[in-house]
Amino acid sequence: MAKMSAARLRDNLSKILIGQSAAMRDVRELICRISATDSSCLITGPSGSGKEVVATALHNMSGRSGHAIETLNCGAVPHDLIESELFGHKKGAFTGAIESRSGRFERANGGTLFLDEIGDMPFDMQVKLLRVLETRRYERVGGGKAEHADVRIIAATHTNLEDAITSGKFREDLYYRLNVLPICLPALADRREDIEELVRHFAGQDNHNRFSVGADAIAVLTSYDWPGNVRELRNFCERASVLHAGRTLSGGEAQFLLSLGRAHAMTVDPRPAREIAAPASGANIPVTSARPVAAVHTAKNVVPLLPALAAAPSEASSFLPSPGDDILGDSGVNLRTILADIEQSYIEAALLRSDHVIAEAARLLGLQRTTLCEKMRRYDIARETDIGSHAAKG
Ligand SMILES: Nc1ncnc2c1ncn2[C@@H]1O[C@H](COP(=O)(O)OP(=O)(O)OP(=O)(O)O)[C@@H](O)[C@H]1O
Repeated sequence: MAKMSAARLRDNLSKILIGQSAAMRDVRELICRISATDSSCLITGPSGSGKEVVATALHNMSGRSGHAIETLNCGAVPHDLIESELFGHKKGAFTGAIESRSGRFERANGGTLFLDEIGDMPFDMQVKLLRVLETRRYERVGGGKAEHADVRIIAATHTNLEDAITSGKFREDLYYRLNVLPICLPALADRREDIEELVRHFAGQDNHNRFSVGADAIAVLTSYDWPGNVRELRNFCERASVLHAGRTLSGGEAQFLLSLGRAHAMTVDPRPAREIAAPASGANIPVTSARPVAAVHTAKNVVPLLPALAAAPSEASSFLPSPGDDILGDSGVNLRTILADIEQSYIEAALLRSDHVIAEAARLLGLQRTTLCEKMRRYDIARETDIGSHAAKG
């Protein structure tokens, strides 16, 4: 690989690994310094914090980038298959081994082997892995000649391996062998200053569905805890790009999209929808809690869902509660009130759109004029309403 200047490497890296917090600048600096070595590296950090991004960047910036990076999620392979997954096997080595097959070490030859969720590596395999790292030699399951392992190992985990050593689940000698170069990624909540840059990065990623973000939306997003870290933020932006393409996301909309993302583990802002949808500029908006509390759909927080549903009907199933969700809260809900509030909101919206021409509002709602008048009486919506200052024209 042609040698790039250090400044160019750093510049490239800051476009892949976003964030100007001190922690992210340190991580990028470390990647630049250690990418040229072959030493093992252990990346730690909570789920979704970017461990795989770091591993890939390390590989791509190293002299091994012309070869493969093989990723093995140690927790995703059945216990009895992991040895053959790593080292390959010979035909007939075990029941079902109908053909010889290469393993990850062989496929990563000359490149990098990324062992994700290393804490899930079965204990008896840990010693075999350690031996390969020490001797740089391995054999396929079922025998054959010893192969040279020309790979750089990068391991990652979201668990605390020191605790796993104490409880006898992880070998201390393997830990030290992997942890030659440690990289620690903090949770997003511990580097909130990165949130705005990440949001703007993801908001501009999809050429067809770009959206922009207002200052009040940034205030909502930076005060949210992001338990799913950057992955959750990226998914939030994907949702926003579907539902708000070409528009500027407001604080209320950001709040609402957050609550959609945590439909199975959220409390919804109890304030009326109109207050949420039109926050005072610069207001510090309380945001969706990360606590795993059931969603309670009140009338007012269901209402803003409806335009979103109309805009993306194919996503309806992900917006609506499933039968198993506890949407009733501790003391239940009043369904009549919820439905009446929804009906009233639509009537007010139709009157606003039609400039209070009753016949036009009725058409927009698919109602007879007399039915609309009757509903307006029931909801005490005056024909000269206080929505606007117009005299009734219908
Ligand atoms: N600093 C960052 N800049 C840009 N994108 C990022 C950053 N960190 C994470 N991402 C994105 O967030 C998502 C999750 O990242 P990644 O898969 O690397 O997390 P992880 O820590 O490996 O998660 P897990 O432990 O669940 O495997 C990916 O889409 C990744 O591209």
